[in-house]
Amino acid sequence: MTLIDISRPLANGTPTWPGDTPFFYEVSWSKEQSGSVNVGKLTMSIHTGTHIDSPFHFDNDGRKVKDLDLQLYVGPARLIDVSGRSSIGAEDLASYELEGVTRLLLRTSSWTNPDEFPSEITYLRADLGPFLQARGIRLIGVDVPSVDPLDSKELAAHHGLHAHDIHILEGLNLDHVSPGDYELMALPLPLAEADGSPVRAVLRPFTP
Ligand SMILES: Nc1ccccc1C(=O)C[C@H](N)C(=O)O
Ligand SMILES: [Zn+2]
Ligand SMILES: [Zn+2]
Repeated sequence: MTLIDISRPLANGTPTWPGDTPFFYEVSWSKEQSGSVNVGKLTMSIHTGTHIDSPFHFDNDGRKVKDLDLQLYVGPARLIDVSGRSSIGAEDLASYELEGVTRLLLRTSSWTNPDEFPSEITYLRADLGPFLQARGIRLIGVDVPSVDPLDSKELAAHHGLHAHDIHILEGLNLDHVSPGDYELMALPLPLAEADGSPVRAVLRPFTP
């Protein structure tokens, strides 16, 4: 069945965190130079585009990518629309049916111009950690660069989610996807010591 790409493109000029390493790709060794092949080289911040955070990103003693449970990044996921709010907490999700959901994707539609890094986004409140854990949710995905406000230093949502064993997927593009049930695939690269990883995130319409 057809895959729906929910990743943001990575190209020179892709917006990234102010002051962070921009995405840059070049052919560093051309076919003419090597005599056989074009060889590319890239530099980027891990938190550019669609990516997962590992706990080491915000906790020096936290798990790195090599320690993550891959199972969480593949499997049934529910996409819900929570747009039009400045932040999302437990009370905003109370009316949604989340029974049996392990992976929850939130469409906030608050990153309005994909060609620029946003100045304000819908962020998550820390009370989502216990709320989501109580419902059995293990992974949360958002369509913005962070689950916290962009200028946050405490990162209450990152810590609150992590404390309740909820994994974080950020920078999705959900504009073209309808709310509903899907199979999610968003595997991190085997970047052993890293604080996160870019992912190619796709959805497949879910047939139980
Ligand atoms: N790359 C950065 C540079 C500076 C300040 C924050 C970030 C972040 O990545 C924070 C965000 N919580 C993130 O996980 O994407
Ligand atoms: Zn991140
Ligand atoms: Zn993050």
